[in-house]
Amino acid sequence: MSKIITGTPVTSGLGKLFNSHGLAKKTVVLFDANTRKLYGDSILKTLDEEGFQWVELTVPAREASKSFNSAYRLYGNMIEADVDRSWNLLAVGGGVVGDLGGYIAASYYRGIPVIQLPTTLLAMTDSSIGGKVAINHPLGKNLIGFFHLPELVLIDPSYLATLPEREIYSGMAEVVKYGFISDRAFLSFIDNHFSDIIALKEPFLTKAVKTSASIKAAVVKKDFRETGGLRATLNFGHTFAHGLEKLAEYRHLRHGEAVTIGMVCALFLSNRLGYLDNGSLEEGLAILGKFRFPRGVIRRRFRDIDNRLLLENMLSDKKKLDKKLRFVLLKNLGEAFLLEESIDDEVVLTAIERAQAFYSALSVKR
Ligand SMILES: NC(=O)c1ccc[n+]([C@@H]2O[C@H](COP(=O)([O-])OP(=O)(O)OC[C@H]3O[C@@H](n4cnc5c(N)ncnc54)[C@H](O)[C@@H]3O)[C@@H](O)[C@H]2O)c1
Ligand SMILES: O=C(O)C(=O)C[C@@H](O)[C@H](O)[C@H](O)COP(=O)(O)O
Ligand SMILES: [Zn+2]
Repeated sequence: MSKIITGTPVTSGLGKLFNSHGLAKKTVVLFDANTRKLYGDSILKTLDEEGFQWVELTVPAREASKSFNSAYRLYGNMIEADVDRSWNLLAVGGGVVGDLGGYIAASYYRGIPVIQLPTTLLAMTDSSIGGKVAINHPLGKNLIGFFHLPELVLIDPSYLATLPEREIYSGMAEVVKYGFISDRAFLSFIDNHFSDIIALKEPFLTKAVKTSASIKAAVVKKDFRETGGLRATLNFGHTFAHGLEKLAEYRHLRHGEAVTIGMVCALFLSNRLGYLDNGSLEEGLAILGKFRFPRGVIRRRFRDIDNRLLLENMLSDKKKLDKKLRFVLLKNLGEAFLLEESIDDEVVLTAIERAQAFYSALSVKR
């Protein structure tokens, strides 16, 4: 498994960290336009001071950068800069930079080490850990990729100070996910301190980040390649979410927003199939009802969508077998499982409808 280091600051002393993990001080630093602007100069200065040889690369700050075109351009830049197998790649950013950087590192020269330096809440708690790296295909999310574990994950929550509130909520979706799938007590902690975590208050923020990262690492350690059904539980809400992201052309909905909506659908589905009792459903919905979205997003990107169209767009999910979707469900708050049998389309459509009605009722209340 990768070594995960959490603290403030983790970026000074990079040279020592690289040395102690057997990594050469020759690194391709990948940013997106925002992380380059906010943190590029200070990170590159540190690399200079610590005697690194580096090449810097930047991609636009958007989901569309997780594409074959971006990767192709970056391969060219690396070949031109004579990056060889003695180099590694340091990904500085959110899940987009982490997934793209990991994808490039896994494929360039048949593989060079990757170091993740996550700068969003989502990346610190989820995407930087566990080695799923991918680009999107117009026909589906994350369809082309590898399992390529990072050598190091450097989590420094102080980077979150500049993160817009929309992105904090987006990351919070994956944090809540860990409570739903594996830790009832953590779910109560999140529920009790929801606004503290959103406001990045300590010690709540660090507890949320550390607990999330350790749940993810523990799951990945037991089922790295998602073969045993356990890692699939990290996909709770994601079958719906990836369909919604595709329908939103990977532009109008943040990943975590889609996951929030997807978890609402998955709670209704778990309840409809008799796995989750009504009290737990209500409790789960109350937590998910706390998430804020920019005005109009829920209506345009979920409530107004024909549920059959959403179901069609969910069919590129990688958990499907023999063209049949498989869903991650809850049998309790804090306990998820992958249902091996397929579910009748009408049942899934009803769960989506109930989720749409839930959001309509919520908008009336607000
Ligand atoms: N590999 C995995 O296991 C995994 C897990 C979850 C999500 N993902 C993927 O992660 C991606 C979403 O990641 P994300 O939510 O981090 O989005 P993102 O990478 O697009 O970052 C969100 C926005 O925040 C900006 N940003 C980043 N750090 C900042 C900072 N410190 N201050 C200010 N702005 C900052 C970015 O430039 C961007 O505009 C999706 O593609 C999703 O599929 C992968
Ligand atoms: O690490 C995992 O496994 C996850 O499922 C984490 C998810 O939060 C993440 O969005 C992941 O990229 C989805 O994986 P995919 O295999 O459905 O593309
Ligand atoms: Zn996710």
